[in-house]
Amino acid sequence: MKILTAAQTRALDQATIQEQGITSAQLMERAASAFVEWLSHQFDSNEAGEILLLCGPGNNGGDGLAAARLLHQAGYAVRVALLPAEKQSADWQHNRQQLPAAVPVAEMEAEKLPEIASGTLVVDALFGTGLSRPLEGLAAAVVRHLNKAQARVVAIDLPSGLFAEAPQPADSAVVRAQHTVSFGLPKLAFLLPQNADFVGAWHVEDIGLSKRFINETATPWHYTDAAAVAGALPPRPKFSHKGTFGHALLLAGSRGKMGAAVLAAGACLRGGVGLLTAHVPGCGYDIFQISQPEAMCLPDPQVAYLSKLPKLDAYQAVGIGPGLGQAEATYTVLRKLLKNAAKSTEKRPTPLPLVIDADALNLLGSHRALLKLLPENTILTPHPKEFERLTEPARDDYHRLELLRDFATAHRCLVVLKGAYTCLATPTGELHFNSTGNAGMATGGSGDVLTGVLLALRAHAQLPAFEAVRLSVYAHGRAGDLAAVHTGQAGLVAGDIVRHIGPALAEVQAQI
Ligand SMILES: NC(=O)C1=CN([C@@H]2O[C@H](COP(=O)(O)OP(=O)(O)OC[C@H]3O[C@@H](n4cnc5c(N)ncnc54)[C@H](OP(=O)(O)O)[C@@H]3O)[C@@H](O)[C@H]2O)[C@H](O)CC1
Ligand SMILES: [K+]
Repeated sequence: MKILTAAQTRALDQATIQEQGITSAQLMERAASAFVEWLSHQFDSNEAGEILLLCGPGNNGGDGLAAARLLHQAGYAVRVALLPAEKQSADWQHNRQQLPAAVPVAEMEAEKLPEIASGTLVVDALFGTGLSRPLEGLAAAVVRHLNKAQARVVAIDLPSGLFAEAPQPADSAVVRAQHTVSFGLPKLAFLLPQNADFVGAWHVEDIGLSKRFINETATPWHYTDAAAVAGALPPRPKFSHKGTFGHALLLAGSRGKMGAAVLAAGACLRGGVGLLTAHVPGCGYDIFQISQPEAMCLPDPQVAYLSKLPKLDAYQAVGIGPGLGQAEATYTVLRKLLKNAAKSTEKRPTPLPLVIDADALNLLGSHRALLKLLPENTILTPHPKEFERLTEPARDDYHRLELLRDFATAHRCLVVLKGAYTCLATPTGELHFNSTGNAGMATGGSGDVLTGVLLALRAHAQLPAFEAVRLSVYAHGRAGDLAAVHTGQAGLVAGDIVRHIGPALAEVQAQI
């Protein structure tokens, strides 16, 4: 699913109006009906009580006025508070005229802000995508007044005061909504942690916007939903054998951190790899062999950490990092791996696919000269702190996305920035936000599991790099969601994610 800017969204509205031969008031009616449908599913008229709709002067306010009429007609008690302005949009005026006289309407003033008793259901229809500057004066006072009340707040399209795709100055007034109900496509602002307290839970309602326009409009931002990965995993041919799905090599573990190697290996096996060999420090040999009997194991001559790079000829992908530690000898292993993976051979004309995680990322961060050795299409999986060590501290979440995009294009690699909406940056500068996963996955070992899935799908001969990474991230989150059904979020551990990778991949397997 694409994510568009506010300006593109306005153009999308116009394209829809022209293509479908409807008026802008009819499109507004669709938006208001979709909103009212969502609201009435959520709250019946008893639960809702008297609903207060705060309406601004533009089309967001117009949506609010239309919603007030539809809610009144559906038997809800409503009252409307209008934000005074010099001019109102044409569709606002149309919906103001359509509002039944039985609906109480008041104009807000600085000294006469609407009373909002604790628990009141408030619809925020002050500003949406037309916000052109931070709120101040009366508008800011209304928002602060609302945020102080113990109200239940549902925002139409965007919480008022929030820009759709840019940061607002610190301390500016922004509505804190429990729910945001938007139309057609999600907005970039919904996906960033710094906006979580404003946006609340967000929902996107279909209002029949022009598919042609969406298809033809270029954007760097994408949202990976179920439709984006449906059928992405090729079916396993009947006459396949273990060689068909690749042989992966995992370099992982150090004394006290063998669990990370075991988890990554388990995830790689559950991710459908044909064969897996793990290279582990001497102290981890028994641990690994006993915990992962399906994998092969090469012990390093060093007891506590990795010091040697095995020959790479037999492998279709290599993962390095989980539980690795940062010993000097291990840094040498990483440098050698980057150099050898980049070399083309007769059997392998393109670089050997690599997945770099955890301490291997920290080694890259502390030896940045290694970055120029990264083979094309290498996958890096930092969390925000690890990413900062590779680049610089970000001013805010929007700046972090810029740094992410710049890093992926400069180094021609795929960077998976882990978080609630894990963001995959591609060498061409696209950003793909993942839709699956839950807060239960914020637990030790989750990242090691992701590395294992990535390794399996990168070793898969039929999956190009981008598809393999997008699918891995989606399936990892989905496995976490399936696991949480049984464990709850608090009870979820990384091993539960491993056990649900198979069912998650089965969901996205192509049917023939
Ligand atoms: N497809 C859809 O998504 C649909 C969306 N709809 C709704 O329309 C709004 C966007 O409507 P628009 O009229 O473009 O914009 P707003 O309602 O957000 O606000 C514009 C007016 O607000 C003034 N403004 C802007 N910033 C401020 C500010 N900081 N303080 C005070 N006033 C402000 C602006 O004035 P200007 O001076 O900037 O010109 C306008 O008067 C979208 O969000 C949806 O809710 C449609 O219903 C159709 C489908
Ligand atoms: K709003």
